[in-house]
Amino acid sequence: MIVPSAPLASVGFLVPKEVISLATAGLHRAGNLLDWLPRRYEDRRRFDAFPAQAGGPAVCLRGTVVDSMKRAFGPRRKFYEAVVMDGTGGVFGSGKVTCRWFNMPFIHKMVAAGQEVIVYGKPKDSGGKLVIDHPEFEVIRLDGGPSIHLERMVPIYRNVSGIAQRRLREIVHELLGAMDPLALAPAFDVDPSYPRHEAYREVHFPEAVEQAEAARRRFALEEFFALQLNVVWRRARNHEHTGRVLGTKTSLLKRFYETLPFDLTGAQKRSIKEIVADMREPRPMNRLLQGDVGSGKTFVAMASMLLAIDSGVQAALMAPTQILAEQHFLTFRKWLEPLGVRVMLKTAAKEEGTHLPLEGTPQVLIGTHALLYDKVAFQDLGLVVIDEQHKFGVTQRSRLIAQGITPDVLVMTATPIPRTLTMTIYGDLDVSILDERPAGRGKMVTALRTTAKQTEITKFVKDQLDAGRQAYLVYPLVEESETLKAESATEAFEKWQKRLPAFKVGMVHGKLDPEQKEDVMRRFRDNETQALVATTVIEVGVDVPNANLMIIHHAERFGLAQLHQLRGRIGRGEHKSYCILLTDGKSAEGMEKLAVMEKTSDGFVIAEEDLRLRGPGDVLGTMQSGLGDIRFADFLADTALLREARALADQVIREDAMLSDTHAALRGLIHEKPSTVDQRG
Ligand SMILES: Nc1ncnc2c1ncn2[C@@H]1O[C@H](COP(=O)(O)OP(=O)(O)OP(=O)(O)O)[C@@H](O)[C@H]1O
Repeated sequence: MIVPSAPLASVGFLVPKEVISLATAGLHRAGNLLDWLPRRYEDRRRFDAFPAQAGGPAVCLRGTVVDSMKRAFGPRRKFYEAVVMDGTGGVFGSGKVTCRWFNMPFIHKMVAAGQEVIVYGKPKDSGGKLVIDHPEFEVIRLDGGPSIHLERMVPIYRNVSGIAQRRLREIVHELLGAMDPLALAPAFDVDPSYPRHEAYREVHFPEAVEQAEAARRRFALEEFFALQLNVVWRRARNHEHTGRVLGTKTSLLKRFYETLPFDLTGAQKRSIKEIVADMREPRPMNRLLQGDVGSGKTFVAMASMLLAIDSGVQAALMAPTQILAEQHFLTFRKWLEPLGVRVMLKTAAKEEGTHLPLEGTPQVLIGTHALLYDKVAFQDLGLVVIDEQHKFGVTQRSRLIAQGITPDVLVMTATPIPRTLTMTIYGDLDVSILDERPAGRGKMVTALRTTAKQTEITKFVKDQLDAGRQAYLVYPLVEESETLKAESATEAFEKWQKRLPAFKVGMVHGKLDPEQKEDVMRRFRDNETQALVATTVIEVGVDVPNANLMIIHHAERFGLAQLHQLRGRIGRGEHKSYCILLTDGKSAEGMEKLAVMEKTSDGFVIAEEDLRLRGPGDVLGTMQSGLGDIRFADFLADTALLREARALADQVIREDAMLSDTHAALRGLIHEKPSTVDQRG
């Protein structure tokens, strides 16, 4: 009996050449091969009718090779051709299709007249003939007895160079039969009613599509369980720390409310309530404040900080970039200094190896995440607000804890991420959601333009500026080169200066140093400049409510999440706003993405579309390496499974918090080092 850890080299029915081919495809052990899912299934109980015309989806045909020959287009392009006839005599459709293989000199050894075959591919038209180029192709061998290759659902795997599909299928089939069912049983079974060895058999050789899907779901549940166990484990560890009781005094908060020119939204009030309740608990708060762009997170953060300060401790705000730290600093100073709160900005003079001295003891200290490395700055840190934007910095939280500091932690994120991902990445946090837009915001229109003329665009910008508004003119980064990036913005800047002679145009990009950036932003905020040529440095956190127009050039080059963040810079004031997405319309993929932007402004919808368009592998990026491999689960569709996994994980940790007793076998699933994930497109 074979166990999953057995090297394939030790598997008797494999010849050495096959072992090498499998190893080249990354398959080294029996378990690897079992986990290697079919790419698709072919239902060989019923084949498609031979198509009557080209176009349409891929078809799966069964027929006989009636003729085959080497041919050529001119002297160079050699190809091999096989005519396949419908076994039923051409009752349906054309009854005949020609398969072609280009530049595959060895193919004639594999395909010959008289063979009965199965071909799979998209039929197209070539000079009036129906052809399938490079079809998937399998020769039927009728060797008597029930076959795993015919009259059933058949798995089709990704190609392994050196091993034919048919042989691959035989290998997996034989392996399944030789596996030790006991060795396949997991330490903790997420679904004892469905033995794992059966699930393996059914995922490879299902009797029906539904069976394959049921098996996939079982494995997906296992994957989610492993993820959620980590999440619940971290949460339990957080709860072991003792923090302090804060937030019992509320006089500063009351005065803050009185100075605000607007009422907080219901969602803001609710979040603050949840935060207060957490802060009053002796264990450290670990809360996520999730809100779409412009939902008013900053004010919730300020309220929380005031509660901390009123209890006599310090509060810190960590931003992902210097420019954001500066922006926060200005906002916090504006609102908190009138209340007598000392707000300070810790500038990153790290490169020079010095830290700028801070005068006096700050009550609110604002800086980049580098603040973490600086114990001196804090005398009595009670609350940390982490502004993560795109960065999912699980590491930041654990680093604080590792330093022996266990303040209350509030993580703010504006990144719309699908709920399933929130449950995974932030699953160890309690969540407050700002799902309400502040009142008094103007309407927002997003328009996709593929053929806009510059004169029209310029006129539109002029009209808005004439009406007293301001505009962002956004250009994409050229990722490879900071210098190029600056140049393309510079070029655009010069052009816009000429186009808008009556107005002042500013420019901001990543090459400017922090003071220059701040100066440019300040002038735009104060309406000293009316148009701002910008790269994505403005994508997060910038708040200029009078700016109501954004023109995004080469919009197809931005990721969806990024576009959403960019657009979030407008629509923050009372005026109607316009986001114009300019693109040449050449990329279908790009157009699909931009159409999403045109259709919705809901960050969650956009996040899910992003996941759908880019695929979880891309969106999740490095999370996969940090939190385990996701192969079976679908982050978009399997929400219910994820919840089930969470409930199971909760139960396990409830029964055995340290995984040292009844569930000790699960200890191996815990990753001690959480990863940082970056979702930038
Ligand atoms: N309750 C409210 N009523 C009216 N305006 C509000 C309210 N809360 C916040 N604002 C205003 O809305 C704008 C956005 O608020 P804030 O900067 O806190 O949002 P945010 O969620 O941090 O946004 P982003 O992630 O886009 O930076 C600011 O101009 C702020 O003054």
